[in-house]
Amino acid sequence: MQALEKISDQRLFGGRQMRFAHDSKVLNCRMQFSVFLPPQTAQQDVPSLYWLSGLTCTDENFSAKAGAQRVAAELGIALVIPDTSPRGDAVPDDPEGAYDFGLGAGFYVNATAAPFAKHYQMYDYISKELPALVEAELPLSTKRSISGHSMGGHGALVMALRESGRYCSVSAFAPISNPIHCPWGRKALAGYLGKDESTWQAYDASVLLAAQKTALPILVDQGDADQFLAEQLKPEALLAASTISGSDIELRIQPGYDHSYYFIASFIEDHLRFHSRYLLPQS
Ligand SMILES: N[C@@H](CCC(=O)N[C@@H](CSC=O)C(=O)NCC(=O)O)C(=O)O
Repeated sequence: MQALEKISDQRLFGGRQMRFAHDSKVLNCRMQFSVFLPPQTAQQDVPSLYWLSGLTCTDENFSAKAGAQRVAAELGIALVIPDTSPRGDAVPDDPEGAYDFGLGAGFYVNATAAPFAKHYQMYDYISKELPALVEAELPLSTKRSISGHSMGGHGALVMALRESGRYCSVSAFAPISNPIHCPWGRKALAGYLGKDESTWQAYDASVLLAAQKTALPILVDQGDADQFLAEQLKPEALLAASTISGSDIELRIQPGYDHSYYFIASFIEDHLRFHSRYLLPQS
């Protein structure tokens, strides 16, 4: 059996919007993901931007709603868009079927607590297994950057801060910036990692950024009309962490924008051009 089963392949801005299924060894289940290949892949391998989506999403929310492909095609950057959790009938979900834990809410951690540890290894899936797979099977170079929204912004920041040298740059839209101190984060970290809160810190971008001075280029956009801003997102913690470690971070507060994909669509071009400065040779 081939490593990648192609589910769909459609022409878009001279490139190809594709969807694949594959067996994940890390997650112990079959997974789907989307990729946009820009037209430049007809001539050469191109760098990738990984996009991590938020709660309740699959790989299809970003593909359909963010409008990222036109600029990705112009710049020659592939978009790699994974799902947000392991999937399938054998994968345990939130006991009450809540939207903020379990299926669609993997939080990009490696779970250690039963019954989640067998499947919920999203950190290793996104940072290791998926890149190895797509770089072997598709015309992608090993240059990568990473971005995401909300739960996915948290995942992108944590992976880029922990995996030194793996990503050229990181950006986020309305990230869950300090999950050890917000309801979404505390529920997820307790469920996936257990009650010992010392183990949660490795998945908190503000804790990680306060503890290390980084030269990683970091861009964060946050709408000031976001309904989750004060209770769940806490960008001020990320800013304070950058001051503590002396790291540079660009945090832009966007007046009037909420938490939706309309916000993402409004600024995704800025993020793609930001990442292009680190992914592509500059003339
Ligand atoms: N249903 C929930 C909120 C769900 C939600 O807003 N999900 C966001 C991400 S939130 C953080 O990770 C999202 O991207 N949704 C998909 C979309 O296409 O908009 C509630 O009612 O509060």
